Amino acid sequence: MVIQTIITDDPPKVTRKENKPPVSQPPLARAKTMASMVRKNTTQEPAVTRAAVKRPGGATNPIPAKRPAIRPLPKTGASSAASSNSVAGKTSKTAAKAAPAKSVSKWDWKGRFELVNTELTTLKSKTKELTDQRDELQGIVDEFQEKEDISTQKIVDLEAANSQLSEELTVVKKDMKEITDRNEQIETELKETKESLDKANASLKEFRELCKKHRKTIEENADQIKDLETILSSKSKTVDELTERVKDLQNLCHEMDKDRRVLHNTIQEMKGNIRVFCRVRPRIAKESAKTLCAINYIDESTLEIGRADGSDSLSCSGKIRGGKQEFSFDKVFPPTASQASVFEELSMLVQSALEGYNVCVFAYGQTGSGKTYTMEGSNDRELEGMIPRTVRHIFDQMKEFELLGWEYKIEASFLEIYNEHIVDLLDFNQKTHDIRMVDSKGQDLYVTNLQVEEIHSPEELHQCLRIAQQNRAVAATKSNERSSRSHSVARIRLIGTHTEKEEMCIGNLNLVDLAGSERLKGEEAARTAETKNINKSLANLGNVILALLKKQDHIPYRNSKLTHLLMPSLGGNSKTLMLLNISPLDDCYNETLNSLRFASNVNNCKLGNVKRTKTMLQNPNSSNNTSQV
Ligand SMILES: Nc1ncnc2c1ncn2[C@@H]1O[C@H](COP(=O)(O)OP(=O)(O)OP(=O)(O)O)[C@@H](O)[C@H]1O
Repeated sequence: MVIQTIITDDPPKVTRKENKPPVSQPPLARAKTMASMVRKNTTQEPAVTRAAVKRPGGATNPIPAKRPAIRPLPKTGASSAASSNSVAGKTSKTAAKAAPAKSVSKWDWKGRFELVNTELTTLKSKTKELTDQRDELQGIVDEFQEKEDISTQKIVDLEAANSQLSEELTVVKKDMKEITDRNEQIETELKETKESLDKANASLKEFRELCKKHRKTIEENADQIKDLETILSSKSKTVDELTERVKDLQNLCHEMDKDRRVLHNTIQEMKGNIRVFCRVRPRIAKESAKTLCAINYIDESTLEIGRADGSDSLSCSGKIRGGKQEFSFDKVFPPTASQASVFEELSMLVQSALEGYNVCVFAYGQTGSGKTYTMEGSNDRELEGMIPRTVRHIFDQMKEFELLGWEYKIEASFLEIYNEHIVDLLDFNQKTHDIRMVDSKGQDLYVTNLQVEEIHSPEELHQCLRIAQQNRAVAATKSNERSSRSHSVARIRLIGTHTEKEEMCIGNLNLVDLAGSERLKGEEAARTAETKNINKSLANLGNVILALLKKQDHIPYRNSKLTHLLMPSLGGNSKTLMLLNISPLDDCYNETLNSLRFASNVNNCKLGNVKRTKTMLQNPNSSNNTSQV
């Protein structure tokens, strides 16, 4: 503690005393001065040490002004304390020694020497004492220095730690911010969730109420169901009874349908298996200037015809009545007759085809007499010809037959016989076509390479008809007037199946628009193979019909392509309708008369009973199943 006081107390005084000359001072004063010198030495060294403490890295840390230069000395050990005490003790001894010094006279050199010597001894011991003290202090200073170094290192470490902690703090702050943000977000979500939950709870409440209501309704319905089940069981009993009854009625219907077919056929047979209708076309606009024949329509089936001027009175087979010839047919249609009225008569035969009979309808007559008009007509629904009406009728009838358990498949093909060659009107790729028998036993025939279309609607068949008409028109441009020089045949095959009764009926319907029947004159006729073929085929058609009429053993079907092709539809298992078309023009009178005579002959041909094809349903494609009934 004494040392500290020495060092820190008033150092500037010590400095001032140093500057004064020591000689003039009294001994006491000098002793004081020596003490001050000791203090000076003691204070100077630490002052330098403390002035600046070099930090590691060269930085100088100034010591704060308020901080004491040297802190109170820790009592490091007994030695240092002892030494301190000893310094203090010695100092006080020296002072004690100095106090009893006697004043020496100037002349007492010995006394003065002793005195100086004593002072010197004292000073020496004091110097030694101070040196020891300095060494001690140096040790303390070194110790402090070491401690300061350690502290400095600690400060550096702490600063590094501080910097690291600052960084960590930044990270922590960042994390904290994120957490805060997330927390806010979660809080928002939580709020939303709470709202949703509230809504859900409200909905749940409503739903529960609804459930309650529904449960009540279900209970009510369950009661109703029970009642209904009771009713149902009684009704199902009734249904079973009715089903049985329906079955019986269906059987009855089937039997009645059979009877009806037989009766229908009987009526057709009574009307004649070969029938001839005569249709007189009206004078068309471009013929307005031309003279008409004199035609009287006696009744529904008889007409008489003569030249306009009454000059012709010859008769071949018809009766002569005032210069006119009379012809009778199954039906005569005057120029005013509509397409519908003609079809009304024809529809009976279409019905027969649906019931499994073969039917053949010929439109016969000279060129321009109205054959194509009758068979095809025009696009106007009112003016539709026999072919489109037949198709419509078939589809109408099919629906009724379906009620009786019949299902129908319809196949159609369109061909033309020109110059004794068959041309496919649905496929104009100039393939060769032959007529072949389906098998060696039956009479059924087919044409090779002929395109056969399955028809599912009237529209599909109309489409086929349009294609056939177009192809015929293309051929007509290649060969002048070809349409009137070829036979056009529309073939419709109707395949009916009754699955339950295992029955099948197949009917073929041939609708033929024949080539013009007019006879070409002289050399022209002899020259062209075309004319020869037409004449041949038409004549052969007449021969076949006559042979049938006379019930000849041999019927010359194969003498022409037309009769060969129509063989199954001419004769035993068929119904034939000859639709004679005549022109009302006086210019055409001779040809009209020829046609009337030809048709009149056909009308007289009575075929034997027609037999229907009825098949047991084993294999629809095999004709071996066919039996005559
Ligand atoms: N019943 C009728 N009512 C109105 N016009 C008719 C009737 N019959 C025929 N015609 C008209 O007479 C003309 C000749 O008829 P269509 O072409 O049918 O004769 P076609 O005998 O078929 O002749 P082609 O042998 O040359 O084919 C046509 O313009 C047709 O419209």
